[in-house]
Amino acid sequence: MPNKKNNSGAGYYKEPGPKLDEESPFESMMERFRFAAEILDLDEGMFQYLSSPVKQVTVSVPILMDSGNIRVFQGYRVIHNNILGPSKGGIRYSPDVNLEEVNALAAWMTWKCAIVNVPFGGAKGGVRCDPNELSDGELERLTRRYTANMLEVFGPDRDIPAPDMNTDEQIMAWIMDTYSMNAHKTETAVVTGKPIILGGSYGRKKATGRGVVTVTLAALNKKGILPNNCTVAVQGFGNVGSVTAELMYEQGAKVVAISDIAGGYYNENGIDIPKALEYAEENDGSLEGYPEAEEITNEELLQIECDVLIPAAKEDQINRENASDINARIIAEGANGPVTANADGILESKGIMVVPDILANAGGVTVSYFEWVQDRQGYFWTEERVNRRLNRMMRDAFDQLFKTKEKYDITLRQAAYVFGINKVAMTLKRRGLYA
Ligand SMILES: NC(=O)C1=CN([C@@H]2O[C@H](COP(=O)(O)OP(=O)(O)OC[C@H]3O[C@@H](n4cnc5c(N)ncnc54)[C@H](OP(=O)(O)O)[C@@H]3O)[C@@H](O)[C@H]2O)C=CC1
Ligand SMILES: O=C(O)CCC(=O)C(=O)O
Repeated sequence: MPNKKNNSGAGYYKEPGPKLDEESPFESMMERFRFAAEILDLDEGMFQYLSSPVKQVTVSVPILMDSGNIRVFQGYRVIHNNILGPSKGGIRYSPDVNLEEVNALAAWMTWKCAIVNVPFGGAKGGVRCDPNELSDGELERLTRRYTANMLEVFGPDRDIPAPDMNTDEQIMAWIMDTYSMNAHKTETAVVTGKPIILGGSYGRKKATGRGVVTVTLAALNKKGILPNNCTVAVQGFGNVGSVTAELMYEQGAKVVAISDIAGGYYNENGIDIPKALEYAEENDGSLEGYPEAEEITNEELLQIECDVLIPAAKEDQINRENASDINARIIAEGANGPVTANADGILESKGIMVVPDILANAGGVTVSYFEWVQDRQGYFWTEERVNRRLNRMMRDAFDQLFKTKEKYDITLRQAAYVFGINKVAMTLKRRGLYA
């Protein structure tokens, strides 16, 4: 590898060598970035450009609590790159959110948008809070104040948020309304994942899970496994996990395990997913106490022998500590960053095909793109049209990455980074910003 890259000075470049000491989403992203940069022979300037976020914004979000006291929360928005178009990415509410995590998530959005060929750059945001501890009123005030503090960042041509962990269409509606009040006009295209009545798109709610299923079916096909003859375990039963489980069940797959933060549920004969969805609906979104299955831990769920394991909860679930215990033939990453870079080699040596997050969960941003297009045109599509176009774009992206994998004889994850980074680098060169 050319040593010139070591002279970068900004500390991003590191010779590939011993594996990472710590599990950090940003370091995991960079480890894979470095690998792709070598294959693409990126020079130092391009390496620096593509690995440095364009903008990192941290805001204090003061809220009047129901108790009458003021509490101040930390909010973040990182625009990693906007070469392909306005930046795009979700906003999460979680007690663990921090700038480093948001940096990684924003970079993943850049490569993801490039892979599915939507004209967006990558961004991500978050507010460090526990939404379960907030009343509806507090949640609304938090969302509106966070948005007010991000008015110069957001915009339909600048940066367009969407839902992520613990945020939903109501929160998107408040963001849209706050932005519109300040713009003195209704600006639906400033955010996606909105309620249909406010300019949301049919199909967006289920889009991420639907996309996970499209690429999982493609991966099963490569392995010669029929969907109605396969077993599936899904970690996480929120937006992504529950829809993925539901649609795999509809494909005839036997979903043997599901989970949420409180724990997992296993039934070797298959879980009746419509019943589990009903159960969660009646129990405020929780699976706790689900009767028709054996209780297991989330750690045990990851180790179940199955054809497809779908981690759809959060980062760092499969790492160097537990990667050798994974007993799946395919891992389809519904969540962002559920497998650390330290685990990649272990999974590869076990012959497990990993369909990486930046491909597998790209259905969400794909339909967000459709929503943005519909809002800008003021012309709305049927659900059938949305789903048909989504399936085609996900399938095309899978095939494209599979070709890249075969061309370089690398894993599907490595192919995803090579493809995504190359596309952004090529666009940058053609735009002439890199003269
Ligand atoms: N929503 C979207 O469109 C997209 C989401 N993603 C990614 O998918 C992942 C999930 O997002 P989403 O479904 O929207 O989030 P949700 O908040 O809707 O759901 C998260 C789910 O994961 C569970 N969970 C949380 N922590 C743990 C844990 N430690 N162990 C097991 N389960 C846990 C939650 O349980 P509980 O409800 O009990 O807290 C919940 O069931 C995230 O990584 C997100 O970035 C990626 C692309 C698009
Ligand atoms: O729908 C979007 O714009 C972004 C979704 C997202 O945050 C993600 O893909 O991780």
